[in-house]
Amino acid sequence: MSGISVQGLAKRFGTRTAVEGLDFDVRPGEVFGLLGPNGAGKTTTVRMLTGLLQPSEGEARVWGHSVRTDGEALRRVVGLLTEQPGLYERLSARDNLRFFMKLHELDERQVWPRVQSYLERFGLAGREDDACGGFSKGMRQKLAIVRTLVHDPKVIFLDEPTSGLDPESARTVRDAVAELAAEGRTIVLCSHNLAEVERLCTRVAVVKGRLLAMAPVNELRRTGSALEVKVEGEAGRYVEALAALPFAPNTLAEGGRLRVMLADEAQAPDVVACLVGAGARVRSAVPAQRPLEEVYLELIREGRV
Ligand SMILES: Nc1ncnc2c1ncn2[C@@H]1O[C@H](COP(=O)(O)OP(=O)(O)OP(=O)(O)O)[C@@H](O)[C@H]1O
Repeated sequence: MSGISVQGLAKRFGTRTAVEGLDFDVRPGEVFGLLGPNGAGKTTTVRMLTGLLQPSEGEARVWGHSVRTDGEALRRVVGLLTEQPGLYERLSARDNLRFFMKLHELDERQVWPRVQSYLERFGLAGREDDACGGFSKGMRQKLAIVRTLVHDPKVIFLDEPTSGLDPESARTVRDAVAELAAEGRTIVLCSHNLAEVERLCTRVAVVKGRLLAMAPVNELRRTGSALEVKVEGEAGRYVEALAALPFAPNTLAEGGRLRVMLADEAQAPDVVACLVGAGARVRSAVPAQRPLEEVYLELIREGRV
């Protein structure tokens, strides 16, 4: 079964198209990144996939349930962490969680041990009976994550889950996300934190009103050719020889490494031949992985499909 399966999904608000032509699948056990600039249509997409908004066109199935017709079943299998924690400030952490248990018609006694284990994991154990109004931003965010998990959802949508968290708490959340995926759940992560996306996601979709790219993170990071060459000794001494090549590639040297930017992968053999000709002893030459951020910015600028 596919965790999420999206076909031709579109949403229009009056004459404005928020997003259109979306097609993608996300497998159980996968952490899938949904990326795009502000106003790109990520929240609209998530709202359609969680049954909060009816699509204008297309269809999507989430854990087998149609977002058009299976609203009730859909709500049982999806968990949604929105950008704003949206907790009841005057209620205690426990009562906030109880409220959600009631909404999902869950038996508190049955559910609480699992919820308690999340509270412990996120460092909130012992604070269950304190009012949320007195919680720090990070504590609220962590409580909101626990609330998202109350009904043991199979498909979890997380909008900026580590926003406002200190590095240690952010790590705890990332580890928890990876574990939730390892348990066979489907996770969709919306984030502008591309370093985090790089660490957590196996695949990403980049949207800007439509799908600009969808690929495994590792594959995206190899797009646009760059060659990472390891040589014996100081690499800097070969920069000049490379600059004299007919296509004069931009080259960065650091220690025994060269990063050679290429217009085309077909230029790689010339780079290696040039280095060897200049007396370099080449240990390895492999396609370089670029930071996801660099590839993402390029995609958004070019808006290419
Ligand atoms: N209820 C609505 N009524 C009218 N237009 C809307 C509505 N919701 C979203 N839009 C429009 O749809 C487009 C996509 O918005 P959306 O909130 O989905 O973007 P986003 O990618 O989540 O942005 P951000 O990163 O800022 O959260 C925007 O142009 C927005 O103004």
